[in-house]
Amino acid sequence: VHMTTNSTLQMAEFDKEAAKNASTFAHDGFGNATLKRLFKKIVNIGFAATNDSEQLKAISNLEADLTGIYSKGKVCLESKGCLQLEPGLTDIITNSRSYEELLAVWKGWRDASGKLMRTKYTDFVKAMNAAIKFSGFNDTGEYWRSWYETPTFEQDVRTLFEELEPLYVELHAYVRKRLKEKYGKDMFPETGHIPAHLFGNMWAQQWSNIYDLLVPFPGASSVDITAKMKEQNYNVTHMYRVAEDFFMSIGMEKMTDAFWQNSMLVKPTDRDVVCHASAWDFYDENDFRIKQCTSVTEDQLLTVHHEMGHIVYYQNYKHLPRLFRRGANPGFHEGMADIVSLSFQTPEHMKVIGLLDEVPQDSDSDINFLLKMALDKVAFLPFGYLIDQWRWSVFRGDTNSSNYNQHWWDLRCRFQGISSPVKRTEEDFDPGAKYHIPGNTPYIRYFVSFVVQFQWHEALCREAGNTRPLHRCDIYNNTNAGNKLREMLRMGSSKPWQDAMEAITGQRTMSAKPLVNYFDPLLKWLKEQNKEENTGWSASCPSSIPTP
Ligand SMILES: O=C(CCC(O)(O)[C@H](Cc1ccccc1)NC(=O)c1ccccc1)N[C@@H](Cc1c[nH]c2ccccc12)C(=O)O
Ligand SMILES: [Zn+2]
Repeated sequence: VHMTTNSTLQMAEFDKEAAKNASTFAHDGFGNATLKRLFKKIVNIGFAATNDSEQLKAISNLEADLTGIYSKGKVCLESKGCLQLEPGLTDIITNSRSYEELLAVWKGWRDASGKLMRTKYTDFVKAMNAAIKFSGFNDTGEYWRSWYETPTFEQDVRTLFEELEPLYVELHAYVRKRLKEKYGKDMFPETGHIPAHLFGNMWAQQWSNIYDLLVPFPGASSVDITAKMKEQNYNVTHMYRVAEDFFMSIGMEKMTDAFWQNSMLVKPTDRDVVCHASAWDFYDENDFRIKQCTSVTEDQLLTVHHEMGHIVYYQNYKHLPRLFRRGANPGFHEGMADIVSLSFQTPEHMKVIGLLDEVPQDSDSDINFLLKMALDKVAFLPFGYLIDQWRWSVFRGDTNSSNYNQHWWDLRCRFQGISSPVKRTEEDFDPGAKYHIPGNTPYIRYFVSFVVQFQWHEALCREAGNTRPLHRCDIYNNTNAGNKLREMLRMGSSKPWQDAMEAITGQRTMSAKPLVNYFDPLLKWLKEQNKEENTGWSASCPSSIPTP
């Protein structure tokens, strides 16, 4: 979406023209709900409503500048030369078990990315907030939340988070205990927080890369997909074929020829690109593309399924008027991106595709598997929740340049129970070290996705006649499940998301229950493990930082 400025202005002119024409109709009084909805989308043009093109130029140029800083960022280490985020820094964060090396990469990346963005980000927020007023919103956050068509949306997600927090607290306590064994407990603050650079992920958002430090039953079976992929000489194209095969097995169409011709599936060597993965719809019912600096790892195989899930959504609503070719809400698009990975990662499925020799049936292996899933799906929840808590408060003006980083770490300490391994000041701008902030991509969609994907998994597994526990259900090859999913996908954004949710699950609300039920066997085990632990952490960040 990093169009040149004048194409941004041209698009805005077109949107304004179309909105003006549509406003000559009394569309609020239309009888036909679909036509009424279509007109509402024609007149609801967001930032383009502004009469000051300087604001639009600023928004477009600042976003390009900010993502430019992010894609060019590099850290030079005496041992390994100068590395960019993907693949170099990510490989170290994933595989290093040296406290100091992890710290150098963690701090280095923040110095090379977020720290350089603070002033531009302040101007960016100002320009967006000024422009969005012309569409009748108080601030950009209110506009972004309007896509969920739910007046109580902010409260709903807080309630969901509170329902899920007890499960996260138990996982956090177990991981903290095991990491203290690995790195020594004097590297951990008294307050109960875990240093943010030890999770195998640059943002501590998903923890499955340190599964090897956390295995509940080392003797029982557990799956190391990356090793198996390398053993079987997986290459990038094969990863995409494996994902395509899954979607086709539940009755979805294959990827188009245009997809294979036009996608960027590996990092180019001749220029800097935004490597953060994305999926694109060119709205011609044929040209769909993934842009991903793909490498051969388990994480990346999941991201391949994620991006292709977006493409499958595009393919299933390509018959609709273009303004309805969106997710029922942004969380639905992300949920569709992730839904097959709940089946794909099961030991059952790993055996089907030859990445696991035997399907274990013992309860120890079950706990091993559930912990690995929790390290991605449960660990993520506070992170998915807090990003837009920070951003909404910035758009509202409750947080500004004088306390950006203070509020960021307040949220990280309070919700994730993690703390910075080095002193942070307002010279730093740690939110900018996460793609979605310079990329201006809203984030609450991923929190919504991680809730609804379990509601859908439960419903699709029931549709598929699954009799196994939910966490062992694999909808591969099941076209009944695929047809149920397609019913929802084909609606695009032509109906409110509550109708789409009802099409799959029969319910009209988000619910944390399927996620909690999925992890119930693990929760019992974690509580047992944590009997001697003081679970939880202090709401505010530690005042002193243990130094190596
Ligand atoms: O950001 C992404 C994947 C990128 C995306 O597919 O969500 C991409 C983000 C983006 C949006 C706009 C411009 C550029 C990038 N979203 C899309 O491609 C997309 C497609 C259709 C509709 C809306 C967005 N994942 C999140 C978290 C996440 C959710 N599920 C995961 C599974 C595995 C690993 C990470 C995640 C992250 O990395 O923090
Ligand atoms: Zn996505």
